[in-house]
Amino acid sequence: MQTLTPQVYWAQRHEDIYLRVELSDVKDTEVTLKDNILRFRAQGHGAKGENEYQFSLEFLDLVRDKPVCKTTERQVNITVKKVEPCWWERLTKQERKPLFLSPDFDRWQEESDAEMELRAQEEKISKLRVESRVPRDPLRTLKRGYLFMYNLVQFLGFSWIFVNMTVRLFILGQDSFYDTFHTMADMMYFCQILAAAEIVHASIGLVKTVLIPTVIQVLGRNVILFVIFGSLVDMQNKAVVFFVFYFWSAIEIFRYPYYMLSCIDSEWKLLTWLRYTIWIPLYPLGVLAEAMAVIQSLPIFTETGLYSIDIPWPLSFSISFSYVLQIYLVLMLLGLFVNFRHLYKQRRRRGLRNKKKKMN
Ligand SMILES: CCCCCCCCCCCCC[C@@H](O)CC(=O)SCCNC(=O)CCNC(=O)[C@H](O)C(C)(C)COP(=O)(O)OP(=O)(O)OC[C@H]1O[C@@H](n2cnc3c(N)ncnc32)[C@H](O)[C@@H]1OP(=O)(O)O
Repeated sequence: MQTLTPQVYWAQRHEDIYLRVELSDVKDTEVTLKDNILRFRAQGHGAKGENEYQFSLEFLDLVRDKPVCKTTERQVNITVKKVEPCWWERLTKQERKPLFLSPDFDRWQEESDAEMELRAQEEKISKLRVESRVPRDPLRTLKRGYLFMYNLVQFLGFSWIFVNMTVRLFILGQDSFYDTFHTMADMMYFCQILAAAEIVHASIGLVKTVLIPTVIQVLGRNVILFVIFGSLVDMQNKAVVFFVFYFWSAIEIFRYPYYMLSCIDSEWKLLTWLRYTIWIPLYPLGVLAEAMAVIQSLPIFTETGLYSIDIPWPLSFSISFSYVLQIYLVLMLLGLFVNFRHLYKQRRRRGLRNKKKKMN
């Protein structure tokens, strides 16, 4: 029987090295770590069939002498602790990567990703420490109960809108676009008026959120709902209402249940991912639909003179509200930028950054 080298995959964190030896049905495993050199020998089934396989690796930096070795039917996993928690630029002392060694993409992380994970863990630990030291807010249960109910009501409201619009779309097709306002406006008024409470929540510190993005979100939507759709009957039967309402409700049916779970210290990973991912297409689409609504309303405001501003004598002229709305269109772009950045940061805070796979 010849002695061969198995395929070995590796990945690292700041404190550990993970090695995965691609051998199945392993017997007589011997793993030793001495003078910073790991030696592996085992009988098993690898790329060249049933054989004895072995390899050795001299690590780039100091590691602890006691590797943890776990054998499964399909592979051998070895975890080695680094002496100094830091990021290594490569695994081995020799600069040339041994041929049998490859990155383990199932566990692979770039340094910045690992740092983020580490920071999230540290944040969690320090939060737990602070929570155990700081006396509990006596109103905590009441506040959480209120927030839970608030989120539940919003969730039910937006779900009603979303489900109704979807069912109507399937039954009536494009015809459902044109009476969206008449069928959904009451519920949308209710949800959006109630959403003003989110500005209050942010201002009094009831939720850990930043005030500006919340104000932009709530006021931005209410301008569209009340000023553009609510006060212009001619806008109410336009297809654009469908798209605005659909994009708004599509995000909220994930956002509010996410908040509900956070009120009871619970998390559902898929829901967290949806809450912090689905805005990426929905936000620009929502703003685009809102901008279309504003643009379509411009000639109506010019024609009707509604909300036009009269400048008194001696100037004696009036400014059409459509000019104000043109400035508002620019503000919308700014608002989009501010909120997009904010949501991107929130997404990163939860470790949901897109992972780039890069070879070492
Ligand atoms: C006339 C003046 C006009 C001025 C405005 C002019 C500009 C107009 C610009 C218009 C742009 C708006 C366009 C928009 O309307 C279009 C759309 O909505 S399209 C559909 C897609 N939309 C979205 O995806 C946005 C959805 N909205 C949001 O995400 C939020 O409203 C936002 C404020 C943008 C961000 O939320 P937040 O800062 O709160 O972030 P988090 O969700 O991560 O929450 C932070 C922590 O707070 C806890 N939290 C927050 N709210 C609650 C709650 N209700 N109950 C319980 N807990 C809550 C949350 O759990 C987080 O805590 P932790 O970090 O511990 O998890």
